[in-house]
Amino acid sequence: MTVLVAGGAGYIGSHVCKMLRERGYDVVVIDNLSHGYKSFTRYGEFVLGDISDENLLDLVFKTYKIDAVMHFCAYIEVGESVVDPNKYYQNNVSNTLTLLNSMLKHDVKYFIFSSTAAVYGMPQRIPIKEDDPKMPINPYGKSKYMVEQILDDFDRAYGLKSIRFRYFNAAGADESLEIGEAHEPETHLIPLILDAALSVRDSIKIFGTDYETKDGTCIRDFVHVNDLADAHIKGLEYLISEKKTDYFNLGSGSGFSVREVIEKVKEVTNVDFKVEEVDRRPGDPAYLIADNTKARKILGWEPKYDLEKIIQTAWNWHKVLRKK
Ligand SMILES: NC(=O)c1ccc[n+]([C@@H]2O[C@H](COP(=O)([O-])OP(=O)(O)OC[C@H]3O[C@@H](n4cnc5c(N)ncnc54)[C@H](O)[C@@H]3O)[C@@H](O)[C@H]2O)c1
Ligand SMILES: O=c1ccn([C@@H]2O[C@H](COP(=O)(O)OP(=O)(O)O[C@H]3O[C@H](CO)[C@H](O)[C@H](O)[C@H]3O)[C@@H](O)[C@H]2O)c(=O)[nH]1
Repeated sequence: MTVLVAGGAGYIGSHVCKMLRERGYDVVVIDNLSHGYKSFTRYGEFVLGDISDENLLDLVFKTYKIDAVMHFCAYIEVGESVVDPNKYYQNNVSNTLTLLNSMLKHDVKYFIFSSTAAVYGMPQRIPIKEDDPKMPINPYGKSKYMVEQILDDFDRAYGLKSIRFRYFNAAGADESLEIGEAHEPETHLIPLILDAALSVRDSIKIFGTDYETKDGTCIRDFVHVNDLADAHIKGLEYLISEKKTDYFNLGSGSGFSVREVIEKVKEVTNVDFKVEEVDRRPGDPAYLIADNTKARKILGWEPKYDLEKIIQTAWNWHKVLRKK
């Protein structure tokens, strides 16, 4: 079975490619390397190019016998999406449509989509269940929810079967140290704390200490990237056996405050560093915690990494990354 991984040179996509190979799937990656790395594409065939390029997609679907597509391509910075929404709707929605159309043209009917907890916006209850209201509050989250809705229509009209996974806070790295989180620019909490531990940054700034949470800082649900990868393979098996469109939260089900994460990094790395308290970042919900019962029950998914292991694997990788 051959899987086309769009965006497979990026953080999450590369971990999925590695696990697909380990479990016996053939992998073809398409990535324009706008935010990915050639060195992350070692787990299959690599096609350099953009998913907006219909001719290239035609060639890929003709050259390789693709059975399913996993789609990780997107712009992912919430703040930038507010300033330049066109960039986000173009890449995350319009280019996704081009990819979906190419699939239909070549009769490929299984699709796995990277969605996000950002589709829920400011959640009304915690933990968040899949059927809770979807009210994204920025163009990034809206672009992902638009694709989710398109996928329902494409199932009804064309029989395209899809799974959308709503990731909570992806973190950690593969233990091989071949791949890991290397966003440029980096906006995510754990790699930024690790930069402070390595003195790449002077400090870590806590965005807001006056939330209605136990220590005043935001609570997030961190999920290891290899647990996400495992869910993708379970999702693919489910799509093929059940032929059913569905959607799942992917989070650990546990929440940790920003302060707790900083303390855990200090403990794991055995390094002390400066912590600054600054104003809230606009648009951050106080709590984001997944109810992951559905993925556990239906897919038999069982996240294996706790926060300490997530930070340990991220730290091992981050030391390699910053030495380069
Ligand atoms: N990182 C997270 O915490 C997180 C959380 C929720 C959802 N997601 C979603 O997961 C997916 C992967 O995220 P990531 O952190 O691995 O991001 P990433 O930027 O590391 O990976 C995205 C990859 O897609 C490629 N790409 C982007 N647009 C492309 C295009 N038009 N044509 C070809 N290649 C293109 C980039 O070069 C990059 O390699 C994204 O869709 C993101 O929205 C990520
Ligand atoms: O330097 C920093 C960076 C972050 N934070 C805080 O740490 C928490 C986590 O922030 P991240 O930017 O790491 O992650 P988010 O929860 O904002 O968002 C991430 O997860 C979401 C889903 O939960 C979306 O998918 C989004 O794309 C992805 O960036 C937030 O409370 C944020 O305010 C800080 O205090 N200091």
